[in-house]
Amino acid sequence: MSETPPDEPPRGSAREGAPRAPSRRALLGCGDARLAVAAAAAGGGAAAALGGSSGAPAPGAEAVPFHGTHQAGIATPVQDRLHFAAFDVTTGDRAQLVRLLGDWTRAAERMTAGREIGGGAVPALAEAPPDDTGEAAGLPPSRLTLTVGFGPSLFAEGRFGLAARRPAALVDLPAFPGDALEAARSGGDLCVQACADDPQVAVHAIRNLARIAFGTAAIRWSQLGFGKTSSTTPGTQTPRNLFGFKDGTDNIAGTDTALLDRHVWVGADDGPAWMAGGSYLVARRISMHIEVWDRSPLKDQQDVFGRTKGEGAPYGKTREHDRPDLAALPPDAHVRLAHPAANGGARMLRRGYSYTDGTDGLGRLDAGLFFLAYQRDIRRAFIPVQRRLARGDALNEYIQHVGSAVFAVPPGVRDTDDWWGRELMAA
Ligand SMILES: C=CC1=C(C)c2cc3[nH]c(cc4nc(cc5[nH]c(cc1n2)c(C)c5CCC(=O)O)C(CCC(=O)O)=C4C)c(C)c3C=C
Ligand SMILES: [Fe+2]
Repeated sequence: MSETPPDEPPRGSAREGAPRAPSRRALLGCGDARLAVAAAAAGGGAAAALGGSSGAPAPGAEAVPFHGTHQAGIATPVQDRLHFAAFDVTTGDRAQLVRLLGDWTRAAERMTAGREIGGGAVPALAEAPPDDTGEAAGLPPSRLTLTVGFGPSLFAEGRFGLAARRPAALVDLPAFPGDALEAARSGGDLCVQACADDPQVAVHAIRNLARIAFGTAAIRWSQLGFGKTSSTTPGTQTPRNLFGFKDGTDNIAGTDTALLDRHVWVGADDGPAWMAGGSYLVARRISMHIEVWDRSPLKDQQDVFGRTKGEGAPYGKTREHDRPDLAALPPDAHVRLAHPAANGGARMLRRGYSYTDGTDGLGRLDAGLFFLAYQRDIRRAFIPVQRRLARGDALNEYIQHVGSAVFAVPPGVRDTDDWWGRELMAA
């Protein structure tokens, strides 16, 4: 768990020949790229814009500070791409698990700052595999965030001595009507959510974390995502999902600290102490029946959500951000059933992505929404909302939940001496 040497070149600086994006050092026009990251961290968690003398950030050059009170990748403005991986821990040795979390943290510090792992890909000993796999060499940080979570199975009796430390809020989800969950797409002891504006940067990060985990943990399932389906940034254009509707209009904004404290971050009094500042993640792979949807009339499509397709306005209103009058929406409209007013004020921060995984063998697109939602307590947010949706949502005719997992996402890594899960693993 050593710190980055101050004079170490950024990722890709040793590469020859191939053209590459300007390095962080070149962009800064000075000696130490880490200064920019530190400056951004001091600025309260905003992405560090590694601009040149013009002040304009080069494409992809922004780095999201890794250290902080909360893990990056939750309230952070949503990046374009996702690579999500759930891991099974394959060792029974607690010390090995602790070592893995430390090694992952040090690697994540480097990758999110746009640096290669260890000694990099090259130059390296010819007789051994290089420390970094190399496919992100020369690429800028691309706002990469890496967010780690712990699944319920990690706390099982007789595994790592963590049973008494399992948070009460980390519940196994009940079975919902209509679920068609596949074991091979569900569960996991650990998860890593990698988000970046460049898919190669996100995939490189997961690949290298999996490589570091060899012998200690192995990927159980993974999910690639594109086309973010939720915005956490007010004032920007709301993205659209694969049904062509604006998605994320009424999401919790990453800048709304009052709503985040109330609905997303675990409070100091919520318990357990090691989760204060953390959050709980629900991940659901939801298959969307694109061909059926595409044959449905516009009115039926709009009735499903209770919003117009073009503007995204709630029925009875004219603008996207007008407050919905729930009584004006069809009784089974998705927005009517999911709205906080219909669920005792329950809210969550949605951070999902679209996915397509080819076709299903019958000529139908295997596509959908990889739903990711962060919340303070799963029992008070996802579960009651999904119960209501599973029972009566008009959207159910067009979707099916096929994968499911929950994770306790610990607070942020404070500094270069800290590591993911340190308080959880403290004896
Ligand atoms: C249990 C939680 C939810 C699941 C599962 C879910 C699936 C799902 N949603 C869409 C598309 C849209 N959802 C929208 C709003 C919305 N959805 C949820 C929750 C779940 N969605 C909430 C809490 C809300 C916000 C309700 C509100 O406050 O008004 C919208 C409307 C635009 C918006 O506000 O984001 C769309 C569109 C799909 C396609 C889907 C499964 C595939
Ligand atoms: Fe929704």
